[in-house]
Amino acid sequence: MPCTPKPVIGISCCIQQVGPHPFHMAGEKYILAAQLGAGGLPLLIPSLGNQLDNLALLDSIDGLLLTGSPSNVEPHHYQGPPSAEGTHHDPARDATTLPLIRAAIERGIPLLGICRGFQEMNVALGGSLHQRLHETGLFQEHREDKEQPLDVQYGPAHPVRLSEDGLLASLYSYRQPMVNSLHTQGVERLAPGLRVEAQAEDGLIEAFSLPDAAGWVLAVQWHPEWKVLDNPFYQSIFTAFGNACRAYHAARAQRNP
Ligand SMILES: N[C@@H](CCC(=O)NCCCC(=O)O)C(=O)O
Repeated sequence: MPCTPKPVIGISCCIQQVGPHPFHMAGEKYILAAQLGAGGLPLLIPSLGNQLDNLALLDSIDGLLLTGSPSNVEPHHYQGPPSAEGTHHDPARDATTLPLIRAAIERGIPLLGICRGFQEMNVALGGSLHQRLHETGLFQEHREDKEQPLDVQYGPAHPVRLSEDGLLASLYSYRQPMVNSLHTQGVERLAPGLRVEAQAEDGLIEAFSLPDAAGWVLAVQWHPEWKVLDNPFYQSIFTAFGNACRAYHAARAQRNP
């Protein structure tokens, strides 16, 4: 029986210091979700900034998964005020993902952004971020309680309302699914061309798509990678992403037999 070729899913990495050495890392939950939830072949993308050959990389992948991270996008990328002292940044990741997002969209490569990945997609396309949602007085608490066990931190935190006739609504029949919530930052100004796909009860944008893109594009503020196989809503997102990656892979194979 011929085996079905798996689409290659590029996964963004963060730089983290382990002892004296910088390591390029992606959380296992993202790697497993790309493999098991989307049915792809995970490929970690190092955060090499302009030293990364974007063209060669994009020739080799069928989808791009932008991971969450404790670090924040540096505010100069969206003309925001300087971050509070002690804010964790990852300039090498910014220098890698921001151009990669624009280039992947231009090529029609399927894109799924999660949490930091959602935020960096908005910034890459010209939007801006609230740096500390809890200090705006506009929103409910969106941060996790770090004292709790992981299953509680990643457990259902609040509902989101899916936009009528949107991409997310086409994937899942229930209009107000519960999601987890583990973030301090959030969308302030939505980038031009992005369509709101879901909002929290306080009005915060929780998901967006890019309807005029050549490829499948979706980003979510929550973490659908968490125990993806156990949650039908989260699984529906990774199934749709995987299907888009498979379709891109088939078209790429036809172009370069
Ligand atoms: N730093 C941003 C984004 C939050 C985020 O992506 N958290 C995930 C951390 C764990 C992981 O790597 O999955 C913010 O706080 O808004």
